[in-house]
Amino acid sequence: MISRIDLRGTQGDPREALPRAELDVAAAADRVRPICEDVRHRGTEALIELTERFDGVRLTDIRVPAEAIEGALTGLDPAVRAALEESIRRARKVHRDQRRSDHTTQVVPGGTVTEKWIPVDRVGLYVPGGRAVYPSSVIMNVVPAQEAGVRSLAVTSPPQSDFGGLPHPTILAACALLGVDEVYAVGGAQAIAMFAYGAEGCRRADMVTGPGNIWVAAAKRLLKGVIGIDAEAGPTEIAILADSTANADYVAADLVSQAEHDVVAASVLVTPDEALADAVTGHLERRVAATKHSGRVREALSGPQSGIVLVDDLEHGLAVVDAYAAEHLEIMTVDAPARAARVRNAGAVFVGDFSPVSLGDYAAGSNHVLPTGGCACHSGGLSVQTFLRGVHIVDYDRDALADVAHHVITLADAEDLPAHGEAVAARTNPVTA
Ligand SMILES: NC(=O)c1ccc[n+]([C@@H]2O[C@H](COP(=O)([O-])OP(=O)(O)OC[C@H]3O[C@@H](n4cnc5c(N)ncnc54)[C@H](O)[C@@H]3O)[C@@H](O)[C@H]2O)c1
Ligand SMILES: N[C@H](CO)Cc1c[nH]c[nH+]1
Ligand SMILES: [Zn+2]
Repeated sequence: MISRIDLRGTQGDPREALPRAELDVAAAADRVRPICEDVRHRGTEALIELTERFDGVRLTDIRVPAEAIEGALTGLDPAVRAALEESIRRARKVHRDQRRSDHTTQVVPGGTVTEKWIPVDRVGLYVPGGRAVYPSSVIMNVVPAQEAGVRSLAVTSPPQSDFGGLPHPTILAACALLGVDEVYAVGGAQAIAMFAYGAEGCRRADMVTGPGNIWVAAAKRLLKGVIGIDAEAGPTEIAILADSTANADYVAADLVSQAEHDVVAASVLVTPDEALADAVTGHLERRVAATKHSGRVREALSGPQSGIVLVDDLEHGLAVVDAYAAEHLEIMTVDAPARAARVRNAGAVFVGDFSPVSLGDYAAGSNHVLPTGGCACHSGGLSVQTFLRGVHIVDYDRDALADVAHHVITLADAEDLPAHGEAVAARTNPVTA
């Protein structure tokens, strides 16, 4: 069911040989371009038509009424409420520690540069809701935005025909628990375009964040610049670096857990131990047959984006997982903490037998909105920092400017931009009329 790729004895950059999805974000972006253009030109009318086409729901209003949000919290299962509250508590604890404070550097006497961290004014938060329901993603979006001090935040999630054309009630209840009252029943690429361009009934946002399928990730890539985005948090990926000390059943369980998200989710095992590869394959057969979303999981595991990669040794394995730059990387090897500390490229790293990705998905306190498709080599997961802009405030007095004026003028002349130098000279050598 899951393919094998043998990289033993190979050297150099393994990227070309590693499993990757058939449809990449760039190709998907071409497909969602007309959707985004439609929303740009026709606003809410387009949102209503696209929602009917992709979600099978005819919206009467894109905004979820306040009573539906309050009612969802009233009707929430107490056990689910307790779990959401614990997840919120832990996420808040971690994200509060990410807050930044302003810092002033005295560059010279009379000359300072202050770095001031200013939250984005208005953000749109995407919560997926196609194949599964993601109240946990409400928490992972909202908590860092709130801790960053964002003033205006709106959540959007696909409408569900089973729930009167509203987003799933657990999503609405999670919004209520977090004090979010602006919620839209729009999903997919059209939701990203709604925040980028605005529509009747939804003010445009400065930034959109959150996970989603390939169409959502593609719309984020396409509209980046029109609107700020976080990382491209697309279809889920798990890579596991494991050796003979790993528990094969834990490895199999974790590969299946993330394959459950999407038929294009990626599950990759990297190991130097062929016996472990065989044992994991055996456990996969049993687990896939028994799990609820068996069909989806089987499709994900047998797709070109998943596989078992054989490597020479753990050093080679580390180079391979760094090249792959997975959204989630589990290290199940001898000396796991030391090896995890050497990882360069991953959205999040999970160490040892008792830190499965599922823990991070819901209740470790870490954020589960993470970069995919190799973006972990240049981007990190959602955090308070995502919602902050560092702004330099430059404050020099006359003497401090005079002291450095000759250097500024020299550099301006060297760049053949003498008017820059003249703007300084006007202050330090004023010409009196
Ligand atoms: N990277 C992360 O941080 C992270 C976290 C959680 C979930 N995820 C991923 O989020 C995704 C959730 O996907 P989902 O589908 O369940 O929900 P989703 O909300 O992301 O997507 C559903 C929407 O996709 C649109 N759509 C469906 N088919 C389309 C098509 N052919 N063309 C254009 N638009 C189409 C519809 O409008 C629908 O509302 C999964 O891939 C999961 O792995 C990623
Ligand atoms: N594993 C997902 C991130 O790719 C997050 C998630 C939410 N619910 C379950 N899992
Ligand atoms: Zn998950």
